[in-house]
Amino acid sequence: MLLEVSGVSVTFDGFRAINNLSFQIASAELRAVIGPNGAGKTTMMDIITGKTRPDTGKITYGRPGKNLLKMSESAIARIGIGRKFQRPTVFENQSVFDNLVMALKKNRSPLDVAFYRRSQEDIKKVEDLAAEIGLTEQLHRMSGELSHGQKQWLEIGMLLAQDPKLLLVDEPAAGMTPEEREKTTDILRKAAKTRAVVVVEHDMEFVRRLNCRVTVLHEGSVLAEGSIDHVTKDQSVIDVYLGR
Ligand SMILES: Nc1ncnc2c1ncn2[C@@H]1O[C@H](COP(=O)(O)OP(=O)(O)OP(=O)(O)O)[C@@H](O)[C@H]1O
Repeated sequence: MLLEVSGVSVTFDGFRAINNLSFQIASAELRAVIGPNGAGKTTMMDIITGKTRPDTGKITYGRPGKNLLKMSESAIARIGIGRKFQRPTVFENQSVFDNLVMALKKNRSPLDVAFYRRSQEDIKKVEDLAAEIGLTEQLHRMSGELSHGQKQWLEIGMLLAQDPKLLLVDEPAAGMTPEEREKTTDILRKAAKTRAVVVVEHDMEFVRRLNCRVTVLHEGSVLAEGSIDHVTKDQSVIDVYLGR
């Protein structure tokens, strides 16, 4: 297992947002996380990335397992956990190419960056990334001119440039056209062949197309887990989420 969350609880002002939460993610796995508003999906990601500290529980990552609860947010990012927030934060007045180059450089020391030359190797990496996110034709366009979906893909590409081992993605389908959604599922499925990708999403059609194991959160714990068919037939999932 790449990530093991066990018995994690978080209380905000007496309210238990995460309640004895346990789940595991394998190293090349695509996982969807669904659940009603307030189920704890965002808080779960905040805990994994070190933004929120749980009151109890354990989170181990990698092999040998590192205790994430002892690490800072930046240290967690450095060991390969990337997070994509809902709103894209690309540099709009830079080209797609330059955004991707900057993302590649992010891990380098200040000295490396100061003496940075566009090596053939980096150009090749940027081209490969652009192909992976379907933006080859857009490489030299200003990022501000891209559609909402294309900006989201660019941001996914910028995260992939850092080569994360675990990528957390928050509601990628929001605001996308049906065609963009379809392409996004392709990008995420492909990305998850070589790393773990955890996708929080409300759109059930999108989740179905991801065609992966689904974890249903409710009141800060796992309510059900399994294939999309398994969880959508689960009466407790229908009661708290699907049937409403
Ligand atoms: N910093 C905080 N202080 C107080 N309460 C919080 C805080 N963060 C989250 N909560 C509460 O914890 C619960 C879980 O919130 P969380 O945002 O993780 O749910 P979610 O599943 O991501 O919901 P949504 O689908 O609406 O994004 C909610 O009831 C929320 O109000």
